[in-house]
Amino acid sequence: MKGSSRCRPGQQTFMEQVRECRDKGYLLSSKKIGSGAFSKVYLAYATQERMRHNPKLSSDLQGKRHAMVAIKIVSMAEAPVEFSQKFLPREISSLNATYKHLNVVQLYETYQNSQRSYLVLELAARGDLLEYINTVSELRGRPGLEEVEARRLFWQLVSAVAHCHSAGIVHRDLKCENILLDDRGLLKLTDFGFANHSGCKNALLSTFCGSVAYTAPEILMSRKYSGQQADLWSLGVILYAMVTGKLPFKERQPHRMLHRMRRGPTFRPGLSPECQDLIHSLLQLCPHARLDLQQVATHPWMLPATHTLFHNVLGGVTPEKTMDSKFPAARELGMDLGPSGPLLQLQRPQRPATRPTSVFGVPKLSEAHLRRGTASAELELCGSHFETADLQ
Ligand SMILES: Nc1ncnc2c1ncn2[C@@H]1O[C@H](COP(=O)(O)OP(=O)(O)OP(=O)(O)O)[C@@H](O)[C@H]1O
Repeated sequence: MKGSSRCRPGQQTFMEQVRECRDKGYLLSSKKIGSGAFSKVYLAYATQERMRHNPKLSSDLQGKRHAMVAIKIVSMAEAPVEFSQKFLPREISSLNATYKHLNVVQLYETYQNSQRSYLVLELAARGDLLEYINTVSELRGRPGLEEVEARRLFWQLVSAVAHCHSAGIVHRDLKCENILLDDRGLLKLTDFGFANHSGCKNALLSTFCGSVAYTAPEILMSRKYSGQQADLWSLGVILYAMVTGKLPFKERQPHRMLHRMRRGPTFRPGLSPECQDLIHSLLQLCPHARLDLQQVATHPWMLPATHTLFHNVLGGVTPEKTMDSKFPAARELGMDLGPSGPLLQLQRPQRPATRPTSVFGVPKLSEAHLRRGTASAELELCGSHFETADLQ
């Protein structure tokens, strides 16, 4: 056809994707809502026909009263074999295992051909927690969220992580960028590419993965670790980031990072002692000394939110109910919750640009670099993403 031969390669690929989605019952829009190393995420609409045939999709979208989904398209041509054979299947099986929870992004279905894999996901249209913290910080003129707002979000996160752990999944990459918000202000945990099925609660892992700023010290020290306890450390880092707008430990050198971890976090004046205590109790160097999720849920700082949790998780959420509670702090500030605002204290890590090293300086080609296509990258110790070869 004359028309299609005039298309540029990118347009042609997009048109192929539109057709492939339409064949599966989704109308792909040209609105790109995100991109990963080997993937692009687009806004799409489920057709009535598709909803009739997919109970997961119809039950979820009926509650939301819209037909929008996020379709993540992974290019098999661009992705290394390891990504398509290891990380992508891991992400899909973890999302299937964690279905169904209000605070975990839902995977409705997948389809693929030799060129591409498609993941049809629940849409979380309000960006990630990092953007949210920075936007609110800027509007408040002070870094961090109000404690009441942090508590509301942290409750949802704890609930999501508890759900994953009870399904035998450890996330291993909990960080603000992997926590999305939907248009009802609900938190949605995502990015299970590093997740691990730990059938046994006490199974020890040895794969070095995650983002350094959020990574537990036992992993930085290359020790065998419990995935659950490592996730608890990351929760402590995320809570600190929520209430202070900063990362608790930010060092380029691993030994300095560990030194900072040993000294413990410092807090801004005015942060409640209960909140400080909860963060301290999660950021314990000794993994066994960390609170477990049950203890987190009953910690005095968390208690004011108990009612909200029971209301949202156990009482069911309707759009009417949740619209009222959407970003209360942000609303009071009269903020527009649309596209993300500028970054303040919390900064998104840059993709590594030179040769990778292990945290102890030994050059190493990490799986994360393979996963992200940055094989010639240097591990950047302030929030960078990494995974070394499995030591087992
Ligand atoms: N369900 C979703 N709803 C809305 N936006 C999403 C959704 N899933 C992903 N996104 C957006 O797309 C971006 C890329 O998503 P993707 O899952 O490919 O990231 P990723 O795998 O973490 O990428 P990488 O780790 O390579 O950076 C996310 O950062 C987010 O902004």
